[in-house]
Amino acid sequence: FQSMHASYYHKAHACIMVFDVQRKVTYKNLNNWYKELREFRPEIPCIVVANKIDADMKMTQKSFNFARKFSLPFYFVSAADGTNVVKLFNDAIKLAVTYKQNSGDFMDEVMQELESFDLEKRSENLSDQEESCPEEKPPSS
Ligand SMILES: Nc1nc2c(ncn2[C@@H]2O[C@H](COP(=O)(O)OP(=O)(O)OP(=O)(O)O)[C@@H](O)[C@H]2O)c(=O)[nH]1
Repeated sequence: FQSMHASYYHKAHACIMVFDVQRKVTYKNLNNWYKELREFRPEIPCIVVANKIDADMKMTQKSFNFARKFSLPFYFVSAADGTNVVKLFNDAIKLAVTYKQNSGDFMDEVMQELESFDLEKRSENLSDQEESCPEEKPPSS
């Protein structure tokens, strides 16, 4: 398990955690990834994905308890044949948008304040420029 740079978590509104059903270590590592995620983004929606089910269909009969333990949505996916890929991303996007609109996440609120502050400043600058434009003088005859 290698941790990710903090910038990957910055302003994230959802997370998809993928493991490989053919490599048990990737499932075990979910614990570490999830712990790290929650240090940076305590509240964002997180989806757990078991990938490569095309390579081993009987894995879909197994119960993977990690998602249940943390009450996270769980999908069996195959990136190779496309099973559940569109559904996964649609659901992730919906969760992200809902989170962004409703979250009381402190950092999100700070970011929203900064963004609107920035816009206000920009429109002030624009009107400053308008005002500072010298009035056109009538041509002197
Ligand atoms: N059979 C099968 N193979 C897959 C699937 N998804 C990815 N692979 C294969 O798994 C290997 C690793 O895929 P990557 O996309 O590199 O996965 P990654 O997590 O970015 O891996 P790293 O680059 O090692 O971090 C490649 O050979 C892919 O072709 C899948 O759904 N089914």
